[in-house]
Order: sequence, then C-alpha cells, then structure tokens
Amino acid sequence: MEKDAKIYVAGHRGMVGSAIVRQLEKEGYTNIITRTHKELDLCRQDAVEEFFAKEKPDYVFLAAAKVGGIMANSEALADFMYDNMVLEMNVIHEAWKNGCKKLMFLGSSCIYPRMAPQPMKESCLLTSELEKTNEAYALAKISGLKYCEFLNRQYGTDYISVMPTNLYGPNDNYHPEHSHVLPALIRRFHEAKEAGLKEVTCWGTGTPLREFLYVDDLADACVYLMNHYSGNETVNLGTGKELTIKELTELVAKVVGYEGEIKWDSTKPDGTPRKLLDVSKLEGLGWKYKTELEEGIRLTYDDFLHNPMRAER
Ligand SMILES: NC(=O)C1=CN([C@@H]2O[C@H](COP(=O)(O)OP(=O)(O)OC[C@H]3O[C@@H](n4cnc5c(N)ncnc54)[C@H](OP(=O)(O)O)[C@@H]3O)[C@@H](O)[C@H]2O)C=CC1
Ligand SMILES: C[C@H]1O[C@H](OP(=O)(O)OP(=O)(O)OC[C@H]2O[C@@H](n3cnc4c(=O)[nH]c(N)nc43)[C@H](O)[C@@H]2O)[C@@H](O)[C@@H](O)C1=O
Repeated sequence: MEKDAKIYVAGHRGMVGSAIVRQLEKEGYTNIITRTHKELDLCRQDAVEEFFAKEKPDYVFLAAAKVGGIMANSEALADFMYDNMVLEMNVIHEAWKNGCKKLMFLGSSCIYPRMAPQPMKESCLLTSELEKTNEAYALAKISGLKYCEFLNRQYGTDYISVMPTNLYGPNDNYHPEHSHVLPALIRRFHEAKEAGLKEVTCWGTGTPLREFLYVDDLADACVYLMNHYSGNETVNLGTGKELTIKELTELVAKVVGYEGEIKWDSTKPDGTPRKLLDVSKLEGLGWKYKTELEEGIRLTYDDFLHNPMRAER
C-alpha cells in the first residue's frame, strides 16, 4: 500500500478496526477514511453503493461485523447470519465494482469444523460439521471468504482473507452476557474485588481450550499481510499457544487482584472443546506475535480501568 493511498477501515470504532487505524497511523499512512455505524449502515445496500461510488477507496480492511461471545451468538443465530452475510456482500461487492485494488476480509477461527484435527490448518475448512453455538456466524464468515476467493478466480482481483483466533485488548466489549470470555472475566473479577465478594461463578466447565491474540499484534499482522500476501487460501492469525478456560480465569484473577473462589455454572455452554490455530503459514510469511498473554491482560485491564469510551455493545 502506498503511504498516501486512500484506505477505508470498516468498523473503526470496534476493537479490531480501532487497532488497525492505530497501526496504519503508526506506519505513516496518511489517507485513512472511516464512517461510524450511524453515518453508514453497511447492511443497507443503497447506502454502501453510494459511499463506494463517491469515495472509491484504493484499499479496504473489512473489520465491521456483528460480533459477540458464545451466548450472543447462540441466542441470535438468525441475526448473526443475516447481518454478517448482508454486510460482507455489500462491502466486498461494492469495493470490487468501484475498483478497490486490494481488500482484507476478517473472518474468525470458528469457521473451522468443531472436531477439526488440532492445531487447525487452513486446509481443514469445510471438511466436517461446524460448532452449533456459532454455526450462523461461521457460515456467514465462510461465505465472505469464499466471495473474495471467487472474485479473484473470476475477475482476477487481489482480495485476501485472514482468520484470527480469539482476540482481546483495548476497546473490547464488556457486556456481562454478550461479550467474549476475556473481557467478561476482567469485568467480573474487578467488580467482585471492588465488592469484596468471596466467590464468583464462570460459565461452563472450565475445560475448553482457547488461544488468545492481543489486538495490537493482530493489527500489525493485518497491515503486514496486506503488504506481503496474495492468495485465495485464508491465513490463520494466532499465537499457536493455548490454555484451558480454568487456567485463563486464574490468570485474569491474578492480574486483577481478585483472591476469592471461582465456581462453575455447567448449565452454560462450553462451545467447541478445543480451538488452536496452526500458524505455520503465518510464520512462513515472516510474522510472529509479540505480546504474551499475561502482559496483554495487564494492558487490557489498564484500558478497562481508564478508557472512558468503554463499550457494552
Ligand atoms: N473479537 C474477537 O475475539 C474476534 C473478532 N474477529 C473479527 O474481527 C472483526 C472485528 O471484530 P471486533 O472488533 O471484535 O468487533 P466489535 O464489535 O468491537 O467491532 C465491530 C464494529 O463493526 C461495526 N458494525 C457492526 N455492524 C455494522 C453495520 N451494519 N454498519 C456499520 N458498522 C457496523 C460496529 O459498530 P457498532 O458497535 O456501532 O454497531 C463496530 O464498530 C470481525 O469481523 C470479527 O469477526 C475474529 C476473531 C475473533
Ligand atoms: C471469537 C469466538 O467467540 C465465540 O466462541 P467462543 O470461543 O466459544 O467464545 P467465548 O469467548 O464467548 O467463550 C469461550 C469459553 O469461555 C467460557 N466462559 C466462561 N465464563 C465466560 C463468561 O463469563 N463469558 C463468556 N463469553 N464465556 C465464558 C465459555 O463457556 C466458553 O467455553 C463465538 O462467538 C465465535 O463465533 C468466535 O468467533
């Protein structure tokens, strides 16, 4: 990407989009364009057509999506499918119609089969059944990555997709029921510490395994791959390291300074039992994560305490 090229970051007020804008600014890109959800509803085809016809961005990072944790996903399957499918099709299609040189589509590691061999390689896509708690979201994300691939194959575009593992960091969503596990734990342990509670209850059994990538590392990888990768196959973005949810709760409690007991509510869903990305393709392209989990949680807790824009989407 040329430093003065017009770059549209969709979803710039979200956790990922805001980190991509920070990274682009840090690397000296000078012509970044953004629109809030209120200014431009990406599910509205007419509005998206008008925006792209007027602005004609050279490059697009598609980091806008309807996003949520395990409960939000499983309770609103229809909404997660419709909003994400329509939004992706509108943005990718209008980018192509208006001559966008390169687009990056952000998916998620939940696109891979529930029982995929671990760690999961890019090639295991569509080899067996999806996890039910996020099936709708995964199908929408698979459609987005396939639409990029099909545009490349039919029209010779250079549209790429990346599949991040579970992310966390500044500007995350701290809604008590709708958020992902890491922000949920930060908030729960912080509030328990403040209230002097002797015990807190977390969801599921604590046995599922997850991998976590700090969002500023993710943004660094996105800008790096936009400049160094072309291809139809997606690229996994992760650390290649995992821990159990129980181990994660202990780590977050330590960082937050909560010393009470941790209990488990097994009526809440565990989701997929294990979700570890194979990051050998990413590392082969010359990129590796920098922020270790404990350090990332410290940075995120600091943001939780001091960011006046803290969201509860
Ligand atoms: N968070 C995670 O753990 C992971 C995220 N990802 C991917 O990264 C991307 C960004 O996620 P993340 O930053 O966490 O999510 P956020 O919810 O923090 O941000 C999403 C952004 O998209 C905007 N948006 C949603 N719908 C629309 C719409 N119809 N029109 C315009 N803007 C819209 C939201 O605006 P508003 O809030 O105003 O609705 C918000 O600013 C997504 O594609 C997601 O799939 C992938 C793997 C893991
Ligand atoms: C990024 C990814 O995120 C989702 O998939 P998930 O990895 O299952 O996400 P999660 O972060 O919500 O949960 C991880 C684990 O943690 C446990 N857990 C404990 N206590 C809390 C808790 O308080 N909140 C939450 N949310 N989970 C908790 C929870 O029971 C589960 O075992 C999908 O949206 C999917 O579409 C997607 O892309």
